[in-house]
Amino acid sequence: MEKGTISIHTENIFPIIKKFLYSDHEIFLRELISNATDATKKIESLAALGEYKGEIGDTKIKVTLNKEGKTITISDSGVGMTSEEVKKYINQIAFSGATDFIEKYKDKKEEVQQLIGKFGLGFYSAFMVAEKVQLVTKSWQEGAEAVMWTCDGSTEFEITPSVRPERGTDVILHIAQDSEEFLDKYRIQSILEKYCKFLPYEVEFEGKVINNTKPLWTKNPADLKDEDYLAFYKELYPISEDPLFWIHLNVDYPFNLTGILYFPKIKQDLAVQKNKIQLYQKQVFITDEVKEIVPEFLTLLHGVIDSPDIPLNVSRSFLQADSNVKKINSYITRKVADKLQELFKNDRTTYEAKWESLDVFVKFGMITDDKFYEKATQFLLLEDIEKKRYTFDEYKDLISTNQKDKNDNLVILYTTDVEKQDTFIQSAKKRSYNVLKLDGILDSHFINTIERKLEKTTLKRIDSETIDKLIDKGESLSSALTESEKEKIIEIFKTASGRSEVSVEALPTDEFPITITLPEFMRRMRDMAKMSGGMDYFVSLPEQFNVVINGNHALINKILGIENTDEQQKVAKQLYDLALLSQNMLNGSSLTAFINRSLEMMQ
Ligand SMILES: Nc1ncnc2c1ncn2[C@@H]1O[C@H](COP(=O)(O)OP(=O)(O)OP(=O)(O)O)[C@@H](O)[C@H]1O
Repeated sequence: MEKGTISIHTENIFPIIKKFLYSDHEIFLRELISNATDATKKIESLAALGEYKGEIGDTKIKVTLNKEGKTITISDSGVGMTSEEVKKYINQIAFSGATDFIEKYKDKKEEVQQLIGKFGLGFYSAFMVAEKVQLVTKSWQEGAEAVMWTCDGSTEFEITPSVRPERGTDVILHIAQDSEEFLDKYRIQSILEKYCKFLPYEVEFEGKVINNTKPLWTKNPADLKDEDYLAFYKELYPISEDPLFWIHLNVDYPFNLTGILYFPKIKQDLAVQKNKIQLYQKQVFITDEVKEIVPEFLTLLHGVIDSPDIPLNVSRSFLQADSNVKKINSYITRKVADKLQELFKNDRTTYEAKWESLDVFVKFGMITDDKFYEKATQFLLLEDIEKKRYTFDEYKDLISTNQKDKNDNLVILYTTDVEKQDTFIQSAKKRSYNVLKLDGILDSHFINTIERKLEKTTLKRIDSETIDKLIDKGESLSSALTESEKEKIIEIFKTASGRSEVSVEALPTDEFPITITLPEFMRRMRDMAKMSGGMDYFVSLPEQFNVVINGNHALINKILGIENTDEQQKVAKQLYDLALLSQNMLNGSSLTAFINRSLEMMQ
């Protein structure tokens, strides 16, 4: 028997391990099974190199629970360790890994919490749940003797000769009193299913193999059919609807990454969609929080990414700056864009049928990622109120003759609510203007993005100005009113509306006598503020609107002719209320007054 002291600087590391890893004790199992996997891979490599000449035999990794004895054992048939190796790898290497971790993060509890679950402490994470750990191991090397290493969580260890018929390692965890929850078989089962579902070697628990050792992403895309991808999607997300399509990722250089990304049917509630991508490293589940690893818009996708080249033992900000992560990001972004482009080019009808679900995704990408924007201009679809869809180029062609203003700027008209803004839509139709429907949750951001990107193009909501000002072609109609009549009518309507922003324009006679317009800029600021929060100033502003009088409308002329001031105000108020009504802005006591006045006028 040999006794010794583990040489470390920290007096007693275990209480610290426990304290720091408080939130995620369950990863001990992942760490130990990963070690078992590595040891199994090593024996296979040695055999392939011809160094190991014996049989590989059964490579199953077994997890055994002994509730009465309060132990959990993880057994593998990997390379095993000689007594010298135990001293080197377990006492020195494994320990220094744990010590480094604690040293690095002891003052940064929050950061540690974020990293937990992604970064393990390797072998020593066993002490998060065990009061004593035994390791019985026999090396693959000829003539090697089995040894047992025991450590009770202090800095002292013991190595004694032991018996183990075959090469490999058993790690026996004597579960501590405060961790007895891990003696529950359902708990172990669910931890295994979470982390080891796709491990490359069979993992057996309670007599059953719990994993699929050859998950779809490790296979050759050429050998796979649509059914395979759909079945794998169901395996990942049993309760989700079928995805729209998918991309199989496979790259070796300059980084290693495999995976399958699925495009789900996107609902309007974005928050629920996120965090469905699972990150694996060599088929071991790491996390489903991939925010820092893939561009934000891609978190709307589902599926699996497996890459050993994503560093996990760094903080979030470092992760985003990491050159591999950057390359991975642009690779995935490019692949996603290429896939959409290909679908659009090859089968536009099918693509359009899926557009409703793709809309949010593509726009999210365009808003947040410049590179994606460039590519997406080829396959983004704009939908008009007749439900016809156009690419950017098609749309530009469509409106280029009729919707240019006097400065040669293209004006794109849009509605956010076909029902409510119908009056304005009808006016636009009379001019044969096309109106886009931009009523999605991201559209207010999207509008700002495309306006910034497109040259000599502005977007205006259909009710932001009167029709001839929306697209100002510099051809004004002659006014039926004299200057003094104009002033008079403005005064009448200022009194009737109680507002100061009243103006007269010479509009066609068949346009409404009064129009309420909501200036584009202020409305956009309010919309954005509501969406993103934080810009309380804009949310708190009263709704800004302008009252525009159509000086050419017969009723306006009629009002000027009414001699009785009360009578004149009554008609003016009625017209103003009708304008409010058409903008859905008439409510409360004003609405009641309007109804009463209408009834009275009908008698
Ligand atoms: N089941 C095992 N069979 C053979 N060797 C093992 C086994 N478990 C651990 N080891 C040895 O002990 C070393 C230290 O293990 P530990 O898990 O602490 O670190 P690691 O696996 O090298 O890195 P990581 O921090 O990524 O887990 C391993 O590198 C390996 O050589």
